[in-house]
Amino acid sequence: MLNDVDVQYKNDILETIIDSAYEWIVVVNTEGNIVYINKNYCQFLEIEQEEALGKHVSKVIENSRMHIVAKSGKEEIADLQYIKGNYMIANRIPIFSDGKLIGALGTVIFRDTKEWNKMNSHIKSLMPKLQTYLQDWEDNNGAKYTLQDIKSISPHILQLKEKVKNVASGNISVLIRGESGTGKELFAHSIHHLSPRSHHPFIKVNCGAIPEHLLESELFGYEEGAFTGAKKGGKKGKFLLAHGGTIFLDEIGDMPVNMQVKLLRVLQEKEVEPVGAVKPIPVDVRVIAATNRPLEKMIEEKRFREDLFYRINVIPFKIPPLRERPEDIPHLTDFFLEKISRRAGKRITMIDEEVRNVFNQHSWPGNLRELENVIEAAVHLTDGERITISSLPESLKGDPKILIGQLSLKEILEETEKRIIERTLEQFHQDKLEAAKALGISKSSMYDKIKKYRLETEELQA
Ligand SMILES: Nc1ncnc2c1ncn2[C@@H]1O[C@H](COP(=O)(O)OP(=O)(O)OP(=O)(O)O)[C@@H](O)[C@H]1O
Repeated sequence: MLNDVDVQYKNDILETIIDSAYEWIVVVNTEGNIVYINKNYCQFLEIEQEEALGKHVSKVIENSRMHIVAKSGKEEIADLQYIKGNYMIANRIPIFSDGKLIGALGTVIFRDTKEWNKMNSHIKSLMPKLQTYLQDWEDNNGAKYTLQDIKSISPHILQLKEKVKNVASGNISVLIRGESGTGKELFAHSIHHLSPRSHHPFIKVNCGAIPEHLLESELFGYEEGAFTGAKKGGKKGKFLLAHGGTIFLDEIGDMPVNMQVKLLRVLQEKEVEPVGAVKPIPVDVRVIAATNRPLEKMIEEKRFREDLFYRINVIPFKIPPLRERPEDIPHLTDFFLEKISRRAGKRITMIDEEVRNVFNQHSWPGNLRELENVIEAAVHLTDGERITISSLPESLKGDPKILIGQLSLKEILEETEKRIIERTLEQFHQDKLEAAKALGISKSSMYDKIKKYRLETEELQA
């Protein structure tokens, strides 16, 4: 039996070892509160050890998942974590006592920035590779989005989310329609995720992106020797890969008519015939299809099979474009800003009212994907904590339509004139004479306008 002095002695030794350990170490309880964090980690985080203790780990460590591991009991080894503008590698291990989960131990395998930088550049060069593998894995092995990932306050979208809950459990085909970038893929993932098939694969096929002559073998596979260039051992098609799970046929409106006939046969017979095979193979797959094409019109023009349409359109989902749910624009702007700036390791928390007005007026032909991309670009162009109009892409800034309703005609004309003068000067590297010539105005008129719109740059003033 150890006496109190021995215990204290042992604790002191352990604490010294851990405090000066190579790794950064943190321990949380099941609530996610920090019960231990070593000095090296605190130094890196620029926080006093005493201050960190007892705090929820998410308040102290950026992007931490320690509280999740302390709840789930599932270890996460060598996970990439983004802290203070860099990736690092973290291990998170659940701690059990008497078989009961009592918390989690997290370690980060870097100690000083020099070493970290060396490793970081190595990792950065590996990242694109890793991302490709991850993408492939996710594409082939499961739904990466759930209903929680579909952010919206639009009653229409909220209704669709309810509909997902109602239809997910069945085996019936779903047809999701909506413009590009409205979230069709997100809905497809969510349906699979909530279905009893969620432990089986979710396989996506972009019917529009695969050349016509390859589509059949891509979907149904082929036997060895089926054609010249066929791989040894043949190839499993996407339908067989999705066996037990869900196949997501994206851009189904782009599928050639002869393939539509073959697809219909598979859906009816529930068996596939790989190219060159002598007999069909039974397959159990749920189909979710998506398109932004006008299928009814295509049926009239004989470009889409009516029988296939009825086979896949058992449960229709129509996702409205962003311009028809304006209430979602500010909501999603905040969501994307938070997500993207966290990922970029920046703390951008504010958006100018002027920017919000531009967003509200824009028609968002690319829907949520366009909004996400605009915010991504703005986050990367912003140095401070606030997104201003100058961080927006030209295509958004330059549209005078966005000013309608906010300014009078005179003001809109002046604003447009100002922007044109500004851009012409930029184009001619601030050469007033050339800019005036290009716009067909006199040099003195150009001077007046530069003065009126306060466009003098240091170069111009010189
Ligand atoms: N409601 C939403 N909440 C959060 N992000 C969303 C939402 N809808 C779409 N997104 C994001 O917008 C982007 C486009 O979504 P998605 O790929 O699902 O659209 P899509 O309709 O399938 O587009 P396409 O027809 O071009 O394939 C994705 O990055 C997705 O994460």
